[in-house]
Amino acid sequence: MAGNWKMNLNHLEANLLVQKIAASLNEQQLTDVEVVVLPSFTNLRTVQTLVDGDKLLIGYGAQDLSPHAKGAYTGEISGLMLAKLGCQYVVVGHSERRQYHHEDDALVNSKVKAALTYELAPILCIGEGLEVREAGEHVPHVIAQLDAALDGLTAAQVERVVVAYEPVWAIGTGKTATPEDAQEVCGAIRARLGEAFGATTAERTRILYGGSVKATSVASLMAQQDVDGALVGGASIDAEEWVQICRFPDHIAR
Ligand SMILES: O=C(CO)COP(=O)(O)O
Repeated sequence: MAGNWKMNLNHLEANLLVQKIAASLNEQQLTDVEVVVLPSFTNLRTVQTLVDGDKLLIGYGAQDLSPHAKGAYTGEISGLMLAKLGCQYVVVGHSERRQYHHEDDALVNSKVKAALTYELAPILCIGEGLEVREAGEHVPHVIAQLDAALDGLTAAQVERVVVAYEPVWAIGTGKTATPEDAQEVCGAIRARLGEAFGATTAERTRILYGGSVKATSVASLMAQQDVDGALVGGASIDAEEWVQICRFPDHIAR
């Protein structure tokens, strides 16, 4: 379960949220489900200090990185810097970056490679907009994004990538894809990984669904064969809601 905080929370609020999450989830729950938070850059040091200091079983990462290692790139943050802060993950190719910062498939591919260079697991976001969905072109659209983002990678590298299917029309809109919609595309992603990199790699690569995931919808999404986890935006900065989402196995058990 990965919580993308987006551009929310200052470092004091981040501190409080992580403490609330840690206090509400016991060791067993944090062992059964991998819980990761993805704060803004300015909160990473705070989260690192908490996680290290209290030996919390919570992972963390960033929401973007530069394709470059260092140099004259004002305003950019490199994978090297993120790795030094103990990040395990970094979001790459989020639709908000594709839309507002005009990131194209080639840049996303170079960011995936930069992340892997510094031992960060890229959370690669792909997904179609409403027009593509209404035209019935969502599967080929998403597969083309996947192919472009993974171009030039070995099977071993692909296994470290986490693929997140996030239909743009479901992000922040309250419109969750149905579990069947999510499965259709996540299944197609796994099939494509199998064709391109072999069955073992397809099996080992984690595929998440993202888009208006809430405590009430997470269990039915997680019940789908090819949905291995969720990438959650809005609901991940609400401590109670997020804790309920991370406790999804309890909902299933009930
Ligand atoms: O973009 C998302 C996660 O990366 C999803 O955001 P919401 O959960 O707010 O729809």
